[in-house]
Amino acid sequence: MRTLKIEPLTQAAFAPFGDVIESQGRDFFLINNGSTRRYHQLASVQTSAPEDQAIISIFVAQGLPMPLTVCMLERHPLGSQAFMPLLGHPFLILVAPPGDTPDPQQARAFRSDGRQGVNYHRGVWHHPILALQAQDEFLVVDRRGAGDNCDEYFFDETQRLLLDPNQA
Ligand SMILES: NC(=O)N[C@@H](O)C(=O)O
Ligand code: NI
Repeated sequence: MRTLKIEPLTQAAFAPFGDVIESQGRDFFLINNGSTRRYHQLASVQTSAPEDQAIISIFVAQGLPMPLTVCMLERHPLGSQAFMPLLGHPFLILVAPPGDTPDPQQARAFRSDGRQGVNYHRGVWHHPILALQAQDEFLVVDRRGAGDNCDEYFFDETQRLLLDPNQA
């Protein structure tokens, strides 16, 4: 079983999968009479139909036992999905490029420093939220609308991956 190398989350490395939502090192302009920096449009919400809505939710996520044997990935073909940590804790991101099924050989893992969020683009395969705390909270911005917007794919035993946050 392949152990995923956990990479630092950077805009460039994550670009094939979506956007990194962060202020560190990013452009901004001043608003509110100079008292506020606006880090403008770090990501956009992708939807599919005119009547679709972008909605905002909070996920209170339980951390899964680690190391984790990764048995499945999911995707949202009709819209993007963004996660922003609310409590400043690092969390893990596991993604694979869009395609009819996820290619486990192309799966990649990243670690957010707790001040970074991600916006999965439409159709990008990803693991459900991977908190590293016993419980953690995330602001989630994604698409609400008609149709089935969550495809799950379960790996066979030969395709499964190992995710170990304590990897050397
Ligand atoms: N199902 C759901 O809303 N959450 C997942 O999409 C996820 O990525 O955590
Ligand atoms: Ni999802």
